[in-house]
Amino acid sequence: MNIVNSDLQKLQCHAYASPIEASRALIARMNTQALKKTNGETYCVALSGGSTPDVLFRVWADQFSNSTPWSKFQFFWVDERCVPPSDEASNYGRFKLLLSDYVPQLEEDVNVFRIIGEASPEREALRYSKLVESRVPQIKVKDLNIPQFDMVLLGIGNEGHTSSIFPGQEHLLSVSSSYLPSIHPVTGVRRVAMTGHPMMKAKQTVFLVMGSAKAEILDRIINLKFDCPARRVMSQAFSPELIGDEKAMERIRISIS
Ligand SMILES: O=C1O[C@H](COP(=O)(O)O)[C@@H](O)[C@H](O)[C@H]1O
Repeated sequence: MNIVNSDLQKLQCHAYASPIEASRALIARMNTQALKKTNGETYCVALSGGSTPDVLFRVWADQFSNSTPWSKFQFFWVDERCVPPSDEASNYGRFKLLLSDYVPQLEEDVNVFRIIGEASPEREALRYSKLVESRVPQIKVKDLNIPQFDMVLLGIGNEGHTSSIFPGQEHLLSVSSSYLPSIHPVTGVRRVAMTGHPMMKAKQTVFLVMGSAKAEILDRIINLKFDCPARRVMSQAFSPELIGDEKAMERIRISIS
């Protein structure tokens, strides 16, 4: 399904009956694409955090751990809160708790590359940018070398943020660094965020939305054209997609052909 008559017409939308069905479809797609990598090439995925990917991680561990070609994957993060992995707010911590602790083939610094939330965000943004740029194939766009992930998996916050780029921080969408420090405007918690170019130049920029709690922000972004970081990425990405369950996507049906 595509949105018609809109700056979002490139956005592909896929609604599934449940979060589990949406997760299964997404994992199956990543596995198929990863299996096509040959000659030592790997499938580079950048994961988001918050609570939305929990179901994806659970389904991956429970239903796909034996069929996933783990050695073909490299996992990175879109963003991280400046807390240690043991903190329940840690984006990497959720992945470890729900997925990588159950999969012996997933090893930190081998095929799992976390943003170190307990480090200084300025230094970590620089270190992580260099790490990503050294491991993910780059494409040249004008005079910039941009890491091009096979898939960047994004979430949408209820006020329209994506990665850790909040409304009012849109300048982070057009900077040349791959990652920069950011800050939550309400809690003041510091973060490290993927910036606009790697999000938008990915081979696939996928927004994952699950549950009725996301229906309102999707309604605002898609039907009411609410200008926020998530909408800007949706409208400017090379290959944007919205994948979710029917509850999250129920209010946008009217805009979809
Ligand atoms: O703070 C964050 O929020 C967004 C959305 O999270 P959710 O809990 O509403 O799913 C997430 O995409 C991002 O990675 C995270 O740091």
